[in-house]
Amino acid sequence: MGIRVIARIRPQQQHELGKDVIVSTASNTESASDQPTLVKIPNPKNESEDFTFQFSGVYDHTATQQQIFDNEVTPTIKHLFNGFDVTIFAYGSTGTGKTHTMRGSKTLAERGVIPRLLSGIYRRARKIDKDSGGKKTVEITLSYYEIYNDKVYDLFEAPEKRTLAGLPLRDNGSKTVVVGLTERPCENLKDFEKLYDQANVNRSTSATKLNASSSRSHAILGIKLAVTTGDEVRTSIASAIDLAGSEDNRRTQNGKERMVESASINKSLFTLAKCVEAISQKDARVPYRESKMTRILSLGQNNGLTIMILNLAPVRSFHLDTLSSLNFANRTKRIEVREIENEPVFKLPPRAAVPSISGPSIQRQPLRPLASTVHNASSMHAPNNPLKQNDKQIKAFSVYSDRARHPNIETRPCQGDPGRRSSPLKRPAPSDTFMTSASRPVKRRSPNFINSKTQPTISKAAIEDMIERKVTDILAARALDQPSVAPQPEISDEVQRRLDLLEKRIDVQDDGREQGLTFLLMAKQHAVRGEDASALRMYNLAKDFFPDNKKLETKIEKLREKIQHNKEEERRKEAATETKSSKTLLLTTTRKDCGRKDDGDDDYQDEAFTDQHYESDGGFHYKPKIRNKRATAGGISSTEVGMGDVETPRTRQLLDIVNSRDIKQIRLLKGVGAKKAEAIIEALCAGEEDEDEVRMVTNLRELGQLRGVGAKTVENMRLGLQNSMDAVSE
Ligand SMILES: Nc1ncnc2c1ncn2[C@@H]1O[C@H](COP(=O)(O)OP(=O)(O)OP(=O)(O)O)[C@@H](O)[C@H]1O
Repeated sequence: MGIRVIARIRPQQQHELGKDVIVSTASNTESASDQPTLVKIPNPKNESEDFTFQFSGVYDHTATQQQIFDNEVTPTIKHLFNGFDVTIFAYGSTGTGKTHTMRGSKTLAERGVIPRLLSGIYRRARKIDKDSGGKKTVEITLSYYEIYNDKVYDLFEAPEKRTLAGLPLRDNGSKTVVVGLTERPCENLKDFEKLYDQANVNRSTSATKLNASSSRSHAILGIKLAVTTGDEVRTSIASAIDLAGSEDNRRTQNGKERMVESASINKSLFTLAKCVEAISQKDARVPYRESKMTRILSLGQNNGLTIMILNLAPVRSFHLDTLSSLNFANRTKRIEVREIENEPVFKLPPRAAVPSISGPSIQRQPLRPLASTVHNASSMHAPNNPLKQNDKQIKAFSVYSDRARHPNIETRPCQGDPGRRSSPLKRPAPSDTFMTSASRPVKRRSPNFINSKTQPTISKAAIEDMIERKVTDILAARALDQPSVAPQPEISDEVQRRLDLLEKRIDVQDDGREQGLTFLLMAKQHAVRGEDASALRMYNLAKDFFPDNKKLETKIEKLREKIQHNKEEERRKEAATETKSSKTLLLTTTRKDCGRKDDGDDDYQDEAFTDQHYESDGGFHYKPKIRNKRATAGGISSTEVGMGDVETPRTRQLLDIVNSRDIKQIRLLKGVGAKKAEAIIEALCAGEEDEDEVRMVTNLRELGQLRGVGAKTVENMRLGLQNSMDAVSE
């Protein structure tokens, strides 16, 4: 079954009243229902024609929160109770109503999908309990986290408890889990509202020019249901996701911090678009792992039901954003999702070997290293190893208990259960919901072979093993924000030294490199715009993450010199202005008498001032120098692209679009289709890994030299840009 995509067009906001509404809904004339399923929007390049997109449901500005919920979400609740996972996510550019749809506001009528979903779940749980006379019970637990600047933070924890690196992700079967995430049992709607409101205070939001309360993060609420009937426990998860909105930074006028956030938001949404594109092209490689959001969302990999709510703004100022969101949604609806319910698990009689776990329904456990070493694990992964074929895939950690773990609970798959619904697309269900006691790793006893006497004879492999385990334990403890749990054996200086090195490497990989690259990207963006001081600040921030990068140091040094030089020029200009002003004053009094011309004034022969002119009104105006050098490198001459190194507003706009790497915008350039847009982005990204820097195109020649572009395309892009921008500007 495909992802169910519905579109919701929000009403005009106060400041948009009287503006041009360009998005409309329509019913499909071939359908029996008169419920709208079509969205219409003019072609920005030719306003006389409309683009039409069809979705499973379409709602205009009159749609209420209740309608959206009743029509789209209510039907999923029964599936949830039958063991299917449900994912609902809101997608759209900033300010289009995602948070309004998902969270809504506090009044009953304006409550969004999330509180209504919880309300529906509790109502059904109570009914089940009542109808079964208490024989069937439902336990609900919640987790709530945000992905901010590609780091995962627990929203049930106070912000001051956050670590720089955020919470790590681990693959667990076919799912991605967040290690160390708090799970809160929640018995009723009132408790939920309290928890949810508190957690939302922790969410990263800020005022931007485009939205007074803009979400700066992707927020994921996990609602876990455990339905117990006798000794059978059926578990399912509803994930309600409020994605951050893509932003066009030429419109946001974001400051430094907002720009960093924005770059991270745009990057993750771009990765999401790449994943959707790869899935629809049936590519072997889908780049889920390029961002945490796509890893967690795992579109097309997650089983169960998925609903995407596409939020749209109706007015012209969102034209290009709306169009690219519609294109994205159009591709998303074709993604097939396996409709498989989760395996039920069974309680078995107590077993002496299983450690007793007490406490409430959710019991987090410290991470436990596996008995097998990673070295062994890798050999077990070999698909053609006949001896190991039946072994389970070895995981580095037993992550955490994700539900009530009663001492006498043992799980086993429900083989041959006639009651189990299955899908023709069914594949072996993941074993990630409950770990069977057989597969649950036994707590490893600390090796005692390392002591001062035996130390000199430790083999290299044993050292590797120890380091691996020590790192594992440290990471586990760090993830849970508590001291290392297993007693550590004494370790030699050599082991400690290598351990420190490894930890350092992990730290840099975990939170350094990506953060550093973001700063580099920001620096480049500022530099291209000529905002040298901001660029320098960003380069300096990046330096902390790439301390030994000579290229970066040189760049910083050059930029510093340039800024210094500019400052001096500025001072000289100011001084010259003052002199000139006094001279002008003098001249105006004498001009009548001598008919003097300014040209002959020696003070203005200095090169620095050749571009300063008196305007006709007598005011002082500085015009930056324009270089007229002809560009011929790479076979592209200035005449071929219509201009040389001259940076007109149109050129700058074109370069900004390309450098934004926003596939939605690049695709809309004249003569650029999806493939070419991707090729451009790929060409920009090529080689960045090695150079620790983000490549930016700084002029048309460079753009023409990108693989697959060429002079003609550049010319087309430029010409088309002017027309389409004119068409959408208000
Ligand atoms: N259906 C609607 N009815 C009334 N007001 C709406 C509706 N949708 C959105 N709004 C209003 O529009 C504004 C922007 O909405 P919202 O904050 O939900 O956007 P968003 O897509 O979540 O933005 P961001 O990505 O920046 O977080 C808010 O003031 C919200 O109340």
